[in-house]
Amino acid sequence: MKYLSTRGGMQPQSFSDILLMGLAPDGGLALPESYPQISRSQLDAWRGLSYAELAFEIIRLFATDIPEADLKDIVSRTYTAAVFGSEAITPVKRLSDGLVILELSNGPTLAFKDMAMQLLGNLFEYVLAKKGQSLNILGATSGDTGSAAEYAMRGKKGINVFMLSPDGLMSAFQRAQMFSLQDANIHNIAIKGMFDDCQDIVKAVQNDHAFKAKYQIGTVNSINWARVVAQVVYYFKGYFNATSSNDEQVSFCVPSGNFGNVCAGHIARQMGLPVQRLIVATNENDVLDEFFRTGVYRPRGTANTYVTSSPSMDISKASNFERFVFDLLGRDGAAVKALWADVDAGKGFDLSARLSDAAGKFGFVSGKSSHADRLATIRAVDASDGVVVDTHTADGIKVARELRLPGETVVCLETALPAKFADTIREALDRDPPRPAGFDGLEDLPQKVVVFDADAAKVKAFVEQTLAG
Ligand SMILES: Cc1ncc(COP(=O)(O)O)c(C=O)c1O
Ligand SMILES: N[C@@H](CCOP(=O)(O)O)C(=O)O
Repeated sequence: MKYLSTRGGMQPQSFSDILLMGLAPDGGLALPESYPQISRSQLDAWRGLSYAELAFEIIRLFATDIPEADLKDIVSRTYTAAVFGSEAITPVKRLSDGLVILELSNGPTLAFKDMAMQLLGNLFEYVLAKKGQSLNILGATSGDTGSAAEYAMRGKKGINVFMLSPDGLMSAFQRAQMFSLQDANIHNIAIKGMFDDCQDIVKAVQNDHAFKAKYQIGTVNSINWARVVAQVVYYFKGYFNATSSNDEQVSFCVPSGNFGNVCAGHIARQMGLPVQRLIVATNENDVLDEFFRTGVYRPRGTANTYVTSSPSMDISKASNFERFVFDLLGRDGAAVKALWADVDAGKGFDLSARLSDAAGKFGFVSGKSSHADRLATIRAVDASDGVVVDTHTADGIKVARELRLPGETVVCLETALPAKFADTIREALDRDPPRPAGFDGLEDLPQKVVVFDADAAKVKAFVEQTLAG
């Protein structure tokens, strides 16, 4: 399997190359030349597999330059009950109204990011050892990518992590998870701005080809294709867990911000998973909902991005959306390049002529949720089912309940545990969320972080100084 860029300007590359590459040299995102097609007999054979077995079957279709025995070893070391809390890895629970919740947050940092990041850490270690290279990761987080990446990479030989986060905007738990890590290879940088400012800096540094090559800069954001492909696995597993036969269809409802999670659902559907609809749920930062309702994509600046109680979704420039638009436009890299030139110039674009394909051919619909909706949903699910959901998952459940069709099986993706967002849970339920073992006193630990203006030059200087020792 070879990989190309959404902007059409990259020679075909192998999986191991794009794993370390970050943004493509033309500023686009890597995608496989085509999506592997899964036959009915393959689907039947996969239904009874364990999570690790299924992950191996799916990832080997994409990571074709990694010997199968090595990949099997990496995957089986990654998806274990010791790391993810149960043999099921991603169990499902059914609410009394029939909605299915796919649990993705039982990993080390209590968010769905662990599902891919744990694999990414092990893949990096393997490929870097083979190539005799080291990697300096520059990432951006609105709260969950950062801790998942740092927990997956801490202490790993040949890897440094420089993680940008919006200063003061993550929850106290999220901040403490990241900033309390004292490992020598972990560096936290709080940026005076929002997540989009952090992601812009990451992309600016990625596009400085000389700096990137000199300091071997890689990425852990969903810019990295390996993140997306690892997430494809749980759509298959969620489908098998929510159905009793491969004759059935399901829809997935996905709390969305940077569009990485639902992009993996889109790829699973393109591979032939029987997915009826992909329901995109946003919070008040609703650029994606606006697109799927109107066909107009209008990324917003920091001044027009709200600080909400589902902070990990406070995103107004959805990086992975570019991968979907590439498919929507019939894989026309030149057209994508032109559209993103407009995005980079602060404008949006109008694809309303393609809106019927987004829904009809690709199955996308969307809805949005507000703070009041979030509180009402957290209260309602607690009252009806005795289940406390986090604020992002609540956004998904709200939208799923609103858009569900008669007879439709909807699987809502649980993207984090409520312990990460205690203030809003207390506001909704007047009590603390359950706190999993091992996190007591987290917020009281000493924290290590530097604070910078949203300036790529300052971040580059910090990386240089740190690596110079
Ligand atoms: C808890 C949580 N929910 C939802 C999202 C949105 O996911 P995506 O950015 O992949 O659309 C994120 C961030 O990525 C998150 O951390
Ligand atoms: N919500 C994310 C933002 C980064 O998204 P990514 O999937 O591109 O890493 C976060 O929690 O950091």
